[in-house]
Amino acid sequence: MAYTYLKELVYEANMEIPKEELAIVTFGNVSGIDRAAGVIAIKPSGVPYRKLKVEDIVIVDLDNKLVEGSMRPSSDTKTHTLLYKNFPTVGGVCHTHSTYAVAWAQAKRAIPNLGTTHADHLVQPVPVTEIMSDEMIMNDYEHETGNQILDLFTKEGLSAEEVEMVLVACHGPFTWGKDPAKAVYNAVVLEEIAKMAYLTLQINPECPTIKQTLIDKHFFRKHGKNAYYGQE
Ligand SMILES: O=C(CO)[C@@H](O)[C@H](O)COP(=O)(O)O
Repeated sequence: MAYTYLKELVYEANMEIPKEELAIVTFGNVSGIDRAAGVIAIKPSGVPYRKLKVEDIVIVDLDNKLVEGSMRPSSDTKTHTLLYKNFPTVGGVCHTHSTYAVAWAQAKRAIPNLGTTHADHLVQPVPVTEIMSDEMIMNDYEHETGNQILDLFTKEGLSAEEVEMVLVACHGPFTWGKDPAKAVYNAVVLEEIAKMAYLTLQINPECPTIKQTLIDKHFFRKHGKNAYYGQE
């Protein structure tokens, strides 16, 4: 079996999805990249997590051509490869259907930064993409999903190193990181802040805006060159 190391890494990361209760049955997928080889490893399409094996993990190149594997790669593969091509520091991508993050994505609402849990990970709201046209959906939905994410990051001046999560409107969350494990970690964080923001706005729809100084204090002590905490 070639690409064993990458397949094992991606298998382990995929198995965190049901363990962390981020998705049920076959929903979602995680991938990882070997940039030197120009390939990614990704979950096969339609395989339940409880049946997934290391050897089922599929290898494709960055043009989505099958390199190794007996199963079809995830239907979201084109979104993953587009992110890798355009975000050169990303080593892993995760897509889940976690309940609260999906609810915000379906409502087409960015998740506002309401408190320090969010601010520990992100200064900005968690951004949400635009709704796609019928033509985009019919033409190449998964590729266009990637394009929508890239367009949003360009339009809002966001960097993939600072913002490692996004909501795709009417669909769900995509997260990424330096490796597949960090991409899943970010999916866990996203689900928790999505839940907290939802509950906060239920209790008080007019809840006070968090001060920028408090956001900055929390974010910058953990991130960037002046960070004095170790990264997670
Ligand atoms: O977003 C979707 C479908 O809406 C996918 O994430 C599925 O939940 C899993 O698809 P495969 O990876 O099994 O093709």
